[in-house]
Formats: sequence, C-alpha cells, structure tokens
Amino acid sequence: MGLTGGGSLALPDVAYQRWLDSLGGAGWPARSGRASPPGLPGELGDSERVPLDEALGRVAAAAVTARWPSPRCDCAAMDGIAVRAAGLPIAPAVGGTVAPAGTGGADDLDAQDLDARAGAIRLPAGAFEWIDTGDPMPDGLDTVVVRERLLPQGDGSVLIAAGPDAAAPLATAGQHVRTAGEDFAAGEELLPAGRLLRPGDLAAAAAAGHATLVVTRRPVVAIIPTGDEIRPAGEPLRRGDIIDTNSIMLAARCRQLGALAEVGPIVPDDPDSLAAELHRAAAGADLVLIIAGSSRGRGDHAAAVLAQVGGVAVAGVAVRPGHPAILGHVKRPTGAKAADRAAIAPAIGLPGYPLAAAVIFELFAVPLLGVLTGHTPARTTIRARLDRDWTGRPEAENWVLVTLSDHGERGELPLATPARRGAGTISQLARADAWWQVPAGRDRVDFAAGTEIAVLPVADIAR
Ligand SMILES: Nc1nc2c(c(=O)[nH]1)N[C@H]1C(S)=C(S)[C@@H](COP(=O)(O)OP(=O)(O)OC[C@H]3O[C@@H](n4cnc5c(N)ncnc54)[C@H](O)[C@@H]3O)O[C@H]1N2
Ligand code: MOO
Repeated sequence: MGLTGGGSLALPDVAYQRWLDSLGGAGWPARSGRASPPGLPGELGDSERVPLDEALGRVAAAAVTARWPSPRCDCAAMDGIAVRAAGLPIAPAVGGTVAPAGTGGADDLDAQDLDARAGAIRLPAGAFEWIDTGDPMPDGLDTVVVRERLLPQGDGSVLIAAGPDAAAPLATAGQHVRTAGEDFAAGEELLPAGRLLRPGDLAAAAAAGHATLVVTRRPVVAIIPTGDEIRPAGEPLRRGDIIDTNSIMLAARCRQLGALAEVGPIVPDDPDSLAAELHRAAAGADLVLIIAGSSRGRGDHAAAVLAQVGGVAVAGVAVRPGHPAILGHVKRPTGAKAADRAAIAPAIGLPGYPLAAAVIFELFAVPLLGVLTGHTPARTTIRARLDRDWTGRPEAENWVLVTLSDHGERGELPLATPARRGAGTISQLARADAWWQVPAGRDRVDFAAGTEIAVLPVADIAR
C-alpha cells in the first residue's frame, strides 16, 4: 500500500478528526471525540468506587466536594496557651522582677530572659488554657500565645514576655488560630471530574470526609507487537533480532494515563496470524495498538489486515517521525465477552521505529484515551531558546526531542539542543528533556539559532 507519500498526507489534527468520524460511523459511542464535560464519567460510562489507597492514577468520575469544612472547628495553629485577646492585661504586671520559674519549667525562656525584657505580664490560672497545635479552641478563647513567650509559674499563673515592640498589643485576636472552614467550606469542590488523581488529591479527599472515590473504569489497551525479528526483552538474541522495546514504552505510557495495558504475544509477519490476534485482542480491549508493519516492507501487513478485520480511516499522517501511521478499527467478534462494549474497537497502527511509535501514541492514543477516561493530560509548554539553526520538513508537523540547559541568569530561557535525527535513536527518549512540536508550514521550517520556541517537558507529559 502506498502509505508513505509526501505532501498529500493529512496533518495530525485532520487525521484525528477523520478517524473519530469513521469510528462514529462504525458505531463507536464516543461521538464527541472530546473528554467528557466535567461531572460526567469517561465516555465508556461505567465507573467504580475504590478505596483511597487504590485511587492513585485513576480518574475521578465526578467532582469531589467536601462533606465538612476544614478545619472542622477553630483550632490552635501553634503550641502555647489559649487566651481571650480582649481580656489580656495591657500594662506589665511585674515591674522588672520576675518570680523564679516554677513547676512548669521554661524550655525556651528563662527568668532572666524575661527579666531582661522591658515588660512581661502575668496571667492568673484560670485566665488561659494550655493548648497544642491542632487542638480545638476552648469556648470563649480566641487567641493563642506561643510557648516560646511563656514562663509558667509555680502558682499556676504564667508570664508572657512582651514582643520586641513594647507598645504593641501582646496578642491580636485570632492570632495563631485556624478558623473553621478557612481551608475549605462544606460543599466546596476540591477536585474536578476528570482529574488524574495525585497523592495530594487523595489526602484532600480524606480530609473532606471521603474514604473511597468514584473513578472511571480503566480502559483496556491491547498492545500487539509484530515482526519476525522482534524478541521479548531478556531473551537470548540472534543476529538481526530486535528487542521489543515499544511494547514496554507504550504499556508504561498507558499506565501513566490510567489505562490497563495488555501486551499480547509477538505476532509473526503473517497476515492470517495478525488477523487472528486482532480478533482476539479486540474482544476485550477499548483500544488496540499494532506495533510496526505499517510501511512498505515485504512483511508489512498492518493496513491490509486492519482493512480486512474492520476498517482503515487514515493511512499515513503528515508528521515526522511517524508518517506511516494507520488509524482504523477492529470489529469485535459477536458475542464477545464484553457485551456492554461497542461493536468495534478503535485501532492504531504505530510505525515500528521507537520515536515514531512514541509520537503517534502522543498524537492519537493520548486524546482517545482521554475520551475514554474523561482525563485529557494538560499539555503545558515551557519557553526555551534554540541553541543552533534547525531546518524541518515543510510538509509535515515535526516532533523533535530536545535537551534543555539549566536556566542561566534570572529570566533567561533555557537553551534547547535538538537531538540528532533518526526515528530509531531510542537513547534520545531517555536523554531528552522535552518534545518540540514544530507545526507544519512552508514558511516556518528554517529556525535560526536564538529563536524562542515552546517545548513540552517529557516529565510533565502525563499530567
Ligand atoms: N521503502 C520505505 N521504507 C520505509 C519507509 C518508507 O516510506 N518507504 N518509511 C520508514 C519509516 S519513516 C518508518 S517509521 C518505518 C516504519 O516501519 P514499519 O511500521 O513498517 O515497521 P517495521 O519496518 O516493521 O520496523 C521498523 C523498525 O522498527 C523496529 N521495531 C518493530 N517493532 C518494534 C518493537 N516492538 N520494539 C522495538 N523496535 C521495533 C523494527 O525492527 C525496525 O527496525 O519504515 C521505514 N521504512
Ligand atoms: O515515520 Mo518514520 O518514523 O519518519 O522515521
């Protein structure tokens, strides 16, 4: 099949839309092609309730709101004594002399310290209560004086050292007190629907009264490695064998996005074997990834087989690397175990070269999984400056891995060094810091050293 032509290929956005349209036409339910609006679970509809300690990396199916305020009541923010600010004496009670420390002892402040200060006041027992950080404030008391300023006395009273400004009040009302609801109010939204849950999210949910959360079902991604030369990692290699690195990368990427990856056996370069494996995989999968066999080689059957077992909407995309990509679907066998699932499973043929596979996954699998889970990762770019001239291919969107220098002087942009070309240069995936997504365009393919560019940090890509 002629999949690798030049400028006539669709750009990624157009290709994605064409794919979605064809999926919709074939009965795939998620017609909008976008992540669900807030408040709805992923397009698959089904969700489940899981304990907090199983919710990391899952996607919230609904917004999480607080069942109660936090703090739940006014409480001490520091260790010390609770007092009523309005009831504090104004004038120093001990004119320069202080009684020796009594039973309470003074850890941080001894009598001489107090003595040395111009003023201290004495609070009689009963006018205050000892309190520790987090304790509810006693009725009628509104302020905490920190332990470091206190000298307990043998008679149960306490001396409070004046602050550095003797004219200032000893304490202002509400000082060192966290008021009920100052963090969040009852009913306040803490997490939006569609959030890929992070450690802090789980803590906030617990604080807000949730021991479990409702999350969207994990989409199942069937990964099908193909090629007579492909061997699983760890097996002995003969001359010409290639390690199946793509399955490892793509499965890990699926997990980062809250999906379940099922890597199938390596399928030989034989159309019947591939067709059989596609049928098998599609029965239980929400998305099928076929690795390699997308181009023109003698063993490249992905497009022909996909057309036979389902359909091909796009064969070839104007992106470098990755242009032999295929977008289509597999018909599910009737009576497949997942009766609740659509009659088809979307499928992507990813080129075998590792960088091409990575780019095609980001361009097409990531947004489709976003539709399924309800979470679309934020693609927050950062600014950088090219450290050398760079020329791209005009007819395609270019994806270029770059390493970034540390920020130099304050306000200076990091310098971006493009990786050397070659879709098989897998070490670049490990060494690079960011992707530079260069839009297609005949006029903007020559970039001079010093040009400001926007790059997508690899470390942030899964958020
Ligand atoms: N005559 C042409 N040849 C090629 C073209 C072209 O336009 N005309 N395009 C090139 C480009 S660009 C790419 S990208 C590749 C796409 O290749 P395929 O998808 O057909 O994949 P293969 O040829 O089977 O493999 C390519 C390369 O990747 C290795 N590979 C395959 N599977 C894996 C895996 N699971 N893990 C790691 N590496 C894998 C495979 O051994 C090959 O080295 O085609 C070019 N050729
Ligand atoms: O699509 Mo190929 O990956 O350009 O190298």
